[in-house]
Amino acid sequence: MSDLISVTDLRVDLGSATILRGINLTVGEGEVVALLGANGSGKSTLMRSLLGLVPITGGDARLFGTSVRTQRRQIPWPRIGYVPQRAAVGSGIPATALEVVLTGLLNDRRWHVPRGGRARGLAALESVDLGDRANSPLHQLSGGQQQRVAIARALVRRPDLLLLDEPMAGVDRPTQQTFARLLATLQSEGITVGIVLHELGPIRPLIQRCVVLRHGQVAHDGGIPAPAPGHGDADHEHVHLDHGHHERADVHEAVTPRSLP
Ligand SMILES: Nc1ncnc2c1ncn2[C@@H]1O[C@H](COP(=O)(O)OP(=O)(O)OP(=O)(O)O)[C@@H](O)[C@H]1O
Repeated sequence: MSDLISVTDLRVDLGSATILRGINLTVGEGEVVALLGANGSGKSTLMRSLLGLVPITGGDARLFGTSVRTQRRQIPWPRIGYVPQRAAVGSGIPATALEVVLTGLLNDRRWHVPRGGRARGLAALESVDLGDRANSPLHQLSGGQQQRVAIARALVRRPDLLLLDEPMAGVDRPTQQTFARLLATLQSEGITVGIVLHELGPIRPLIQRCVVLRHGQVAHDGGIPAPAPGHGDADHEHVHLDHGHHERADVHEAVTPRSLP
């Protein structure tokens, strides 16, 4: 199994703040990895640095064996699908769901949808249960539906590596179930997936590996971390001050649903 992602002593500074430091991580072909951690722990920044969207200050990240830092133009971007955090989807776009999906087939060298692209776009929308909304203007879709359009836009590339930043944030349980079925399909097809999450929810059975960030560093890399004893109590106060239990607290925050159904 070759490494599709390889991160070595990664450091990212934004403004005067060090956001990530000492990150070492490899993700092999076909792995599905959940990236968890408290708000502000650096999950999105890590994903964005892998994609060259925020500058790397120290160390390196390699995608498909190619350095994001020094060989950015050589990275096979068409093999990578990315779904940004929901806020970045943009509901003001004057385009239909299908048109938005088809932009996933364009890049700085290809400005036209390739032959067969439309069928691929429709298939991608079908895979997120939105085949019947292909011609709907994006702004007429709900937030959760727009999120699925963003996923279809990444899938239309038929990526080998799919990076998703909180794809289940703010979506209802049926939509989460749709996403879980999709993830199971991608997993069976051997696609490598990195997924930022706050809660595992219905995809829990599909996840074998979790990476938990805490204050910009890897606090855990392994199986699903167990919640700390007592954390399931209804009256438990989910605020943890600096009393030596940071790691467990953050791990708990990462894996426990904020609102149970
Ligand atoms: N462009 C920026 N300039 C300065 N600081 C930034 C910038 N982007 C993010 N940060 C800071 O980096 C830290 C990590 O942010 P990031 O969005 O990566 O966290 P996260 O773990 O994804 O959080 P959340 O779960 O809330 O999405 C935060 O303290 C944030 O304020």
